[in-house]
Amino acid sequence: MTSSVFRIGQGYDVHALVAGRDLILGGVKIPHDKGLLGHSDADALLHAITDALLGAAALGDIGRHFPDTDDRYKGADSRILLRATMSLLQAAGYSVGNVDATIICQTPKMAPHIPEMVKNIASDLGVASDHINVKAKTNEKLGHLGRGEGIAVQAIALIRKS
Ligand SMILES: Nc1ccn([C@@H]2O[C@H](COP(=O)(O)O)[C@@H](O)[C@H]2O)c(=O)n1
Ligand SMILES: C[C@@]1(CO)OP(=O)(O)OP(=O)(O)OC[C@H]1O
Repeated sequence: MTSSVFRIGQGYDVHALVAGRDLILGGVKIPHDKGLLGHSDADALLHAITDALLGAAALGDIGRHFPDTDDRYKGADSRILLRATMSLLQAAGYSVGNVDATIICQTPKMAPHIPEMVKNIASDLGVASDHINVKAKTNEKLGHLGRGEGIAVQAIALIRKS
């Protein structure tokens, strides 16, 4: 009988909300008067998940693999970075068990967009949609997130090596 090794990782990201940028989370363009500021497309959800996966595999963090000083990642689609991360995990012998994430966002409402985010993430990680969960919370109008100055994401990922 072979046994599996399970490992867990967590990730966090926050980006400022500013005028003149698209709001992209989980690879979904969400209609809003502001978007997230960053070197890439600033998809905080995919960045937090990327860091959770890299953390679980003890492979460092997103900035180590995709530095924000590298012009190749200027305006980058974070789904490409997530897929590249998945390739790193696969090369190390890992597959994804499940991912859970919480978007902390005062406005706009995320709920209508979550099914498409889940579909994108599942596709990029090569798992069925029921292995991925995305949730959203306001910050009850408290602090910088509550004032709508930015959006933060927390994520956790379980990976396994058979
Ligand atoms: N940006 C958001 C924030 C929240 N939701 C949904 O609303 C529910 C209640 O949020 P509270 O912060 O008031 O607890 C939450 O469970 C989400 O379903 C959302 O869609 N988008
Ligand atoms: C994705 C990268 C690289 O373009 O840039 P940003 O979009 O600024 O995102 P962040 O989460 O601050 O850091 C990770 C960077 O490596």
